[in-house]
Amino acid sequence: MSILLVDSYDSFTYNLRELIERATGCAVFTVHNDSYQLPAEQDNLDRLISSVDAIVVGPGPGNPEQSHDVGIIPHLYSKYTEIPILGICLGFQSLCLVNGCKIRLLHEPVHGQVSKISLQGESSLFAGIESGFDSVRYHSIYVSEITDNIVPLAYSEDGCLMAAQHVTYPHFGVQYHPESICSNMGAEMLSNFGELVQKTGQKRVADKHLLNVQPLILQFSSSKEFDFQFEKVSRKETLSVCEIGDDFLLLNSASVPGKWTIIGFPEPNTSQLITHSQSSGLSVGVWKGASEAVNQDLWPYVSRFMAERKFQPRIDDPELKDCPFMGGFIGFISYEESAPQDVEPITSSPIPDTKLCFTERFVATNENHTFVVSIRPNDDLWIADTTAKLNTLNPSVSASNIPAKIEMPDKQQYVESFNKCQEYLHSGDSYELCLTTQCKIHIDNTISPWEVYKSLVSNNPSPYSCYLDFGDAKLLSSSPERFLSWDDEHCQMRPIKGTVKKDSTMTYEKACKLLKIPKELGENLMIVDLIRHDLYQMLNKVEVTKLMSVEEYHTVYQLVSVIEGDLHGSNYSGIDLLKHSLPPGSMTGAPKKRSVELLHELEHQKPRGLYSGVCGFWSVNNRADWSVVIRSLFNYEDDLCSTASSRCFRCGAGGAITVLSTCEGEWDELVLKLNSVLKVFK
Ligand SMILES: C=C(O[C@@H]1C=C(C(=O)O)C=C[C@H]1O)C(=O)O
Ligand SMILES: NC(=O)CC[C@H](N)C(=O)O
Repeated sequence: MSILLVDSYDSFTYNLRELIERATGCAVFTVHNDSYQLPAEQDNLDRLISSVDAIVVGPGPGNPEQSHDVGIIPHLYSKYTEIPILGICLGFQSLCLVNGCKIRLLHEPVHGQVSKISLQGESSLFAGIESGFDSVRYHSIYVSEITDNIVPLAYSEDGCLMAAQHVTYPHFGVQYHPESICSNMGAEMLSNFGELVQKTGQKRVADKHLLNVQPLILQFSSSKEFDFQFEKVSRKETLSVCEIGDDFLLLNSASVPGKWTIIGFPEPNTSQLITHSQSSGLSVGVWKGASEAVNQDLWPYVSRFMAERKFQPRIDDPELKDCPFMGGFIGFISYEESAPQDVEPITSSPIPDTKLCFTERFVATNENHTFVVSIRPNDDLWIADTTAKLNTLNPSVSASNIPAKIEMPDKQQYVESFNKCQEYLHSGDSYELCLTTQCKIHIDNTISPWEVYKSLVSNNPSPYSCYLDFGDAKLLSSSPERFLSWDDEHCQMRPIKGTVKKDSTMTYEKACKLLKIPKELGENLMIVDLIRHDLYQMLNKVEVTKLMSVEEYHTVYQLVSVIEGDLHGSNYSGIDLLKHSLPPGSMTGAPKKRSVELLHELEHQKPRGLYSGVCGFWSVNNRADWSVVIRSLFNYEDDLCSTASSRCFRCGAGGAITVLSTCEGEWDELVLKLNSVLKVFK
C-alpha cells in the first residue's frame, strides 16, 4: 500500500513520514501543498491520487483559511471523499473548515507542550488506545465550533478539540502531533489508520519518489595521490604553535581536554581554496593567490572535489588514529548561503559566504602529544622544519583585554521586533523564532585580530573555539554548539536551546531547576523535533540519544539534546545532511522555512553573515565536524563600518522567542550571550 503525504512546508513532516512508514508499513510519497496548480493540473492530481491508497495531510505554518498556506488541501477533502485521509494539526483544522466548522486563535498558543488527550466515543482510529495519553501540541489556532458533519473524538484538558472524523467519509484528523519525540500512542493511532486503509483497500502503488533529495555523492573514488607522514612530540601550547607560521587555520577545542585541536597550515599559491558568494558565485583558486570564476554550483563542486580525494591512511600510532582530521577542508559557510535573501549591503564587495581551504599540512594536539602531519607526497622537509620549530617554541604571552569602541544593539528596535514575533507566534505562522541582533566593535588597526582571539579564548574557552583568517573574512569564535558531525556510518547533531547565567550564586542543581520549566523544555523540544525531521528527510534511522540535559560552560548553563543518525547502507553521505539541514534550526526556529522568511523582516533585512552559519572541517577520511557560529566575532575586509584606522568586527546574539517568553527575559539573555564575548574588550 502507499500513502501520499502532503507537506505544507513544515519542519516536522519527515518525522511524520517515518512514523507512517513504521506504523503502517506503507510506502510514503511526499508532495508540497502547492505542487499542483488547480484547476490547470487537475488531471495530474487525479492521476497521482489514483495511484495511492490514502492521504495524510501534515502540519504547517499559517492559517487554514488562507489559500496560500494550504494550497490544494481543502480541495483534497472536498473532492476525494472515498479515499481515507488523515489530517494532522493544520491538516486537521482544514478538514474541519471544509466541513463548515469555525476556527479561532487560541488566547494562549501551545507550542512544544505536552497535553493529556481524553478520548470520547468510539472510533476505529483509536481502537485499543486508552484515553488520557500524552501528546505534544504545536498550535495557535483551534476548532471552536463543529457542525454535524464532524464527529468529535478527543479533547485536551483545557477543552480544545483534539481529534475528529467525518460523519460519513473516511476522513479523520488530530490537532496534536503524534510524530513528536515526546508524544505517546502515535504509532498505535497510525497503525489503526493503516488497518482502516487496508479495509478500504484499493491496493494501488505510487510509481515515483516525489520530493526525494538527490544524493550529492554517488561514489567516493579516490583518484588523487596522498602520503601520510607525521612526527610526534610532547604536547605544545596551541597558541604558540600557531605563531610558528604566518598562515594558519585554527580549530581549537579550547575547553575539552582530550579532544583534538587542529591547526591547518595552508601554503600560499599552493593550497586550494574554494570561495562562494551568493552574489558573485563560485571561484576556485589557491591560498593567497589567483582564483578563477567557475560556472558551477557550490555543493556539487565541493562534493566532487572530496569524492575524488577520499583517503584512509594506515596509522600505527594509537593516539593519532583517534584524530578525526587527516587533512581536508577547513572553513565556514554563512547563514545567507543556505537562507538566500536580498540583504542590506554591509561591505563594498560581495560577501564571501563560503570559504573552504584544502589543507594538507597540519598540527594536531591532544591532551598528551602534538603531531606534525602532512598528507602531501614527499613532504619530509616541511615536517622536519616544523618539528624543529615546535621544539624551540616560546610559550605564548598571556593575552590582555583589548581597547575597543562598542556599539550595542538598539533595545527599542529589539522590543518592536519581539512584539512582532509574538504576533506571528499567536497567528499560527511560527512556533518558535530565534530573533537575533548584532553589535559592532571598532578596534584600532594597530591591534591584530590574533591578539583579539587570544584574549577571547582565554576569557571564554569553549569546545568549538576557532580562529579562521581568510583575509577577506575573519572569524574568531568561542562557540559551545556542535551543529553536525559525521563519518561513513554515523552522524550527530547537538542543538542547544535554553540558557541561564552562571555566576557565583548559581549551582548545577539551581540551573537544572531554572532550565527544566515548560518554556525552556518547549524551546528545546521544538528544535529536537525539527532536527529529527531534517535527518529523516534522508535517513531511515534517527535517534534522540540525549534529551534536554543541562551542560555547564564557561559563562552559562545550557540545555542540550543529542540526535544521532545512521548512515549505514544509505544513499546519502554527510555532505547531503549538511546541505539539507542548513541553516541550523537552533538559529531559525520552527517551522524553518517560514521562520527564516519572518526573521528576515524582523531583523530588518540585515545580513547575519557568518553569525548563525557553521564552521569546521571535512576531512579526506570523510569525517567532519561543524559548529554553529555563535558567541563569535567576525570581520569582512571591506566592511563599510571599518575606517582607515579601525577595523569593524561584528558580534551577533539572540535567542528563541516563544509565546512563553518575556521581552525583558529575552533581552537579558541576549546581553548575557553578547557579554560572553564582549568581556574581552575594555
Ligand atoms: C542565538 C544564540 O544562541 C542560540 C540560542 C540559544 C537559546 O535560545 O537558548 C542557545 C544556543 C544557540 O542555539 C546566540 O548565542 O546568539
Ligand atoms: N502545527 C500546525 O500544523 C499548526 C497549524 C496552525 N498554523 C496553527 O498554529 O494552529
